Amino acid sequence: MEKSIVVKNITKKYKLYSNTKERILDLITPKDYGEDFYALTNVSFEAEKGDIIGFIGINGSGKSTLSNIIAGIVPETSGTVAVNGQAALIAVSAGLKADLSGRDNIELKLLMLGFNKEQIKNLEPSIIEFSELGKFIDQPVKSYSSGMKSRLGFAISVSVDPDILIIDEALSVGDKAFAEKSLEKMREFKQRGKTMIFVSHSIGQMKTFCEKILWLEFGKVKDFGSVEEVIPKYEKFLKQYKKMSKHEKDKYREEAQEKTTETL
Ligand SMILES: Nc1ncnc2c1ncn2[C@@H]1O[C@H](COP(=O)(O)OP(=O)(O)OP(=O)(O)O)[C@@H](O)[C@H]1O
Repeated sequence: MEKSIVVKNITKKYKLYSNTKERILDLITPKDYGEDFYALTNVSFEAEKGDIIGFIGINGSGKSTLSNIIAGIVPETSGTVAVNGQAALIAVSAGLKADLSGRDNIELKLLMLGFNKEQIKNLEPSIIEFSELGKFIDQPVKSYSSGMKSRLGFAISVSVDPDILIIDEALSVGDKAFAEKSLEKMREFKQRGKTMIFVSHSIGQMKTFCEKILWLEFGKVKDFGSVEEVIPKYEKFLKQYKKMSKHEKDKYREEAQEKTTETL
């Protein structure tokens, strides 16, 4: 089987500063300021061409960070990511310029991807039609609702026909009809053997759409396997987690983070 994504020991460290002064001092002086925060620790997984993988995990577990790293939008701190082909990320407002109109955003994105003027002219009407933005297409993106931004992002990304499609929560905003239309498009991609990564809090969508699941917890891989194998374990965990008090949840997180620090 041909590999399409190989993620090896990815770690993403963010610096958390308590104020702007600390941030500036960290930049301009040799001394270390701020607190290290690991959004991802030693994450590894592989996707075969044509795999449809769902990323699951409670809030803040690192799903978006990993999606952004695979899409080449955010750099990893250490580790390696090999992507076979062109990856496109669809997330609410991902890569959209707020001051530009929807139409200018389409043109800019396509230009950046190497399309020529003629190709852009041919693609533009179908993107606008898919986005259902109507006359809003000439309004600045900053005036769009999150659903509208998501529709525009989705319409652009699917029309450029990427090899790897990463959809981060983009279907959870906006209306049901558009989500259904988008799922239809994704089914078409699935039939054409494209690799897809799907980030969603909807277990129902995961079950109907994905084949494999990567379960992240506080930046680490908790499990990776088939939907049938991983989803029941996650559902069981969620049931217990939801019953925890705030104090218990904080303790659970702290213990997990302590373990992470020990492994670094
Ligand atoms: N630019 C940043 N600077 C500092 N911390 C960050 C940054 N981006 C993300 N984080 C932190 O990294 C952790 C992982 O965030 P991420 O958005 O990847 O999680 P997620 O699983 O997608 O969460 P959600 O389900 O809430 O969307 C979070 O604790 C978040 O606060």
